[in-house]
Amino acid sequence: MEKISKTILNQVITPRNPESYKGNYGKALIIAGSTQFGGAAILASSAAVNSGAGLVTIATTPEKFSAINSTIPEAMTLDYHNKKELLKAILNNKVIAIGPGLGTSSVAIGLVKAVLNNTKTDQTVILDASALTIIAEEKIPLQTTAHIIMTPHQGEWRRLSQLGIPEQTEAKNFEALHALNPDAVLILKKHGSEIYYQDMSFQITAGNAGMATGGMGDTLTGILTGFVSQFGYSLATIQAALLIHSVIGDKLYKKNYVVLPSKIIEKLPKYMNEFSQQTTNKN
Ligand SMILES: NC(=O)C1=CN([C@@H]2O[C@H](COP(=O)(O)OP(=O)(O)OC[C@H]3O[C@@H](n4cnc5c(N)ncnc54)[C@H](O)[C@@H]3O)[C@@H](O)[C@H]2O)[C@@H](O)CC1
Ligand SMILES: Nc1ncnc2c1ncn2[C@@H]1O[C@H](COP(=O)(O)OP(=O)(O)O)[C@@H](O)[C@H]1O
Ligand SMILES: [Mg+2]
Repeated sequence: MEKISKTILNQVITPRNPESYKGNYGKALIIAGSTQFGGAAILASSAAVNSGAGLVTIATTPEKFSAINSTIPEAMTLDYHNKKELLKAILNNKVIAIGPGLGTSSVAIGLVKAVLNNTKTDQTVILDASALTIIAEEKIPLQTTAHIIMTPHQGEWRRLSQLGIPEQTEAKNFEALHALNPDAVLILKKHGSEIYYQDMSFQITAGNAGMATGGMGDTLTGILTGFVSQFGYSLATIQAALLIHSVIGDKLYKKNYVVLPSKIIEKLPKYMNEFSQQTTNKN
């Protein structure tokens, strides 16, 4: 398994074209949140906004609109119970992330099916948290032709792969991933998170126990959304998104016993600027 080098950050995060506008940085739809889990939707969408997605729409339950609008005024809101509007948004966004705080209600199951049934080749679907639990429990096939990125923690991967945590070896993870969808990317979240794609596997050597805080994975989903929206779907983009989350986490951990997801989100623009400048200096 190859270790992901920090140089990937300088390669992926490049200075912005002065003549660009929000349309150049991708439209993203995040389907997240429920009565019980509003915070997950807020963290995922503010991570997407702060990591540079051009335009972010958050589809959630209307009772969370005012909290979302007051915390992340940059994001637009959509009621995910409105099937017609939701379908329009699924068709019109380049990146669709689904799952953080969604819960496993019948509405949530319908949302996961709507995404998998209506996305196409030029789109990316990021499946996290409750979306993965639903896919495992309802045995929903990953049939979309869109790029798929799954981000389970070891417990979610156990549900999806039927592999107990001690059985989650490199060889068995490949086998289980290919049985689910041979072209999907798996990000297996743990201490030293791993990426599996086709016959390749990678690991980050960043991240710390201060990051063991609720909402940390929801934040990673938002960063992946922001990165794929603006830098495009590629293995390098995915590696950079996974790495920057933990690299910022490590910088904060030097002076903080606990690393809050919202603090990582706050630092994204500053560190992305630093990594983009390092590219300029090298050239
Ligand atoms: N502020 C919020 O609104 C939050 C909402 N959340 C949402 O809560 C819902 C349930 O997600 P959870 O992940 O809490 O619960 P899950 O039930 O999906 O997963 C937890 C289970 O996985 C096991 N597990 C094994 N290895 C693990 C690992 N490395 N990391 C985490 N768990 C591991 C645990 O022991 C436990 O049995 C999701 O929709 C999630 O997005 C969480 O993200 C926490 C924050
Ligand atoms: N001890 C640890 N070392 C490194 N990274 C960790 C550690 N604990 C948690 N993380 C990271 O925090 C994130 C937790 O994701 P997840 O369990 O989905 O959180 P949540 O669902 O609460 O948002 C993952 O990216 C994981 O790698
Ligand atoms: Mg999670």
